Amino acid sequence: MTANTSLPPHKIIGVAVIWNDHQQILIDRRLPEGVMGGLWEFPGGKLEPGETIPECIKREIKEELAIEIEVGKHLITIDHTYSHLSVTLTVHHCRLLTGIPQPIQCDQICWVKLDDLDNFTFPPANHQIIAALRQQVITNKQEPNHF
Ligand SMILES: Nc1nc2c([nH]c(=O)n2[C@H]2C[C@H](O)[C@@H](COP(=O)(O)OP(=O)(O)OP(=O)(O)O)O2)c(=O)[nH]1
Ligand SMILES: [Mg+2]
Repeated sequence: MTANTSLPPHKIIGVAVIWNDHQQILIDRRLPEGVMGGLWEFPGGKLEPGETIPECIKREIKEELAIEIEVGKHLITIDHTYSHLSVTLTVHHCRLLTGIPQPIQCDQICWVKLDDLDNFTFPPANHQIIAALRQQVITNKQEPNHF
């Protein structure tokens, strides 16, 4: 056995910051089971072989929420190592095109304003995503225009 066998597996995750027409963002609450159970997150999931990140994001959002989205600009990529898993979160701005989000693979869903994100508990890696979102809105000094 080598030292490397104790490293957690690494996964690339496509993550969506989905905007509606009211400057709100969609967040979902993970199912209660598991290591990060009950925490809120931006919807998304693991990249499958042969997929691009935008393809992964569109597929995951359809599977998890039954909505169609447009995948827009890249926001940030974050590497984070949890005790059980190392993740690369590749985050894109997205826009709701059609459908009403359904909690198919999560506990709850919620549309929130950027200012209200502090009222929800996210995994540690997400603090950088939220900081980047806020920074971008301050820098742009305008309503989000990510497409
Ligand atoms: N989707 C998402 N995952 C996040 C966020 N922050 C964060 O640390 N993660 C972590 C939690 C998970 O370990 C991993 C995402 O995996 P996942 O469980 O959503 O993957 P998946 O949708 O493909 O689910 P599954 O088929 O494996 O059940 O990334 C986030 O904001 N959104
Ligand atoms: Mg997921």
